[in-house]
Amino acid sequence: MDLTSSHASPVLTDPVPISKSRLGMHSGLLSYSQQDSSSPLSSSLSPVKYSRTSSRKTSGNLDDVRSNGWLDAMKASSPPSKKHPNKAFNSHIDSSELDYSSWLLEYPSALDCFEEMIEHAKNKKIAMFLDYDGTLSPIVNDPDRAFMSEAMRSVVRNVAKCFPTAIISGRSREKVYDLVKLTELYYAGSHGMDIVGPASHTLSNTHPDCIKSTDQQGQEITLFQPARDFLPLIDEVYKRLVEKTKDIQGANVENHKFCVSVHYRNVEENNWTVIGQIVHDTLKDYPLLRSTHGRKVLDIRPVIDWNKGKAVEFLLDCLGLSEGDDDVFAIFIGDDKTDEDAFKVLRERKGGFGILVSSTRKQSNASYSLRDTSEVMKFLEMLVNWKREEENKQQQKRHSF
Ligand SMILES: O=P(O)(O)OC[C@H]1O[C@H](O[C@H]2O[C@H](CO)[C@@H](O)[C@H](O)[C@H]2O)[C@H](O)[C@@H](O)[C@@H]1O
Repeated sequence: MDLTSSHASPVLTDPVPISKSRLGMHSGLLSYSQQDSSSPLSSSLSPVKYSRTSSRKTSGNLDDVRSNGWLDAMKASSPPSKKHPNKAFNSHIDSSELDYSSWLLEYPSALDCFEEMIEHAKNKKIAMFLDYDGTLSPIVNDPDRAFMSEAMRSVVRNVAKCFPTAIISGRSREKVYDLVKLTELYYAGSHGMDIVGPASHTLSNTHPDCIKSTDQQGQEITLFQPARDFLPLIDEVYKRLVEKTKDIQGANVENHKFCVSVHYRNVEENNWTVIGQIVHDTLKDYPLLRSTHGRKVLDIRPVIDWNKGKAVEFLLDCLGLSEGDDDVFAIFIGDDKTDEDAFKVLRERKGGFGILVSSTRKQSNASYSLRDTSEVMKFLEMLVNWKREEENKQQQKRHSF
């Protein structure tokens, strides 16, 4: 990416004047207009909200974290799906189950509504987008052990044989590939900031952040890395966060190449504010980075106008599926706040829908829901079976002529 160029780039120009000396970058490209409204954390931690002078004055005061309301967000992220008896009715009816059932009226189960849903996709080209953690693999305490089952792998492989399929993850592209291990798919790592898509000569010739390349099998591919210039900054902040959190038991910082994850799932709850404050204070020195909130994780990422939604649009473009929207039906399955950007794109685009994986009530841009990874697997199986039946029907039709 040419940070001094004037052609279209996902790096937005921000009117807030900040020092550009750190990266020696051109003034017009360093800042950002805050886009991620989904996260209370990101809005409170955003460098945009703090002028450089005022932010320097607010030093490590835990009240920052509490009063900005994002301690609540930390607590609320990834709530366990606990069942508790409904005391009000003095019965064994589980109130969280009742809650969930009423929520399902708004976000119907993609399994129960499969026929209705698939009706919209009939005679269209389906494109499948999948998140990884919490969607293809259950949430576990150790991010390095978030394996997907062989059964899930096999279903995802079948899906990819039927439809163009991509995994869009918050993890680095390499890490998510190591976990998925399927060559039949396209991968977008670092929340879509590192994409390997099918060869698109139009895109790689015209898009400033696209490179034509070849994969290990010698196949031509399109590589898209809009945040490449942020690599040294990401490395630096990663090292600082590792250092600053090293004495907090359970804290875990992951380097995902174009973003950094600070996990607090295994940290004692009364230390969450400390984690939040560390991230908050560290980001004051990095106005080119912002944070978003995932499931018991704070993700630090470049302030570029790029997210999973943009990655979906980009991949549809690569696949030659972005024109003639009416012929294309895109499905995105995800469980996290960062997946909301993709759900929103599909909602606005109309040719497709988002499916939220959740066992608790959540406000979402998705249209349907699935309860957990086992339901995701069932849904994917249904989709593959449906496609095979459709193909059989077509074949029979052809033979009968
Ligand atoms: O976009 P995703 O593929 O869903 O990635 C989002 C984050 O996933 C990982 O963390 C989450 O899953 C872990 C393993 O189950 C869990 O321990 C953690 O609490 C979750 O937040 C990954 O480690 C993060 O870097 C990603 O941002």
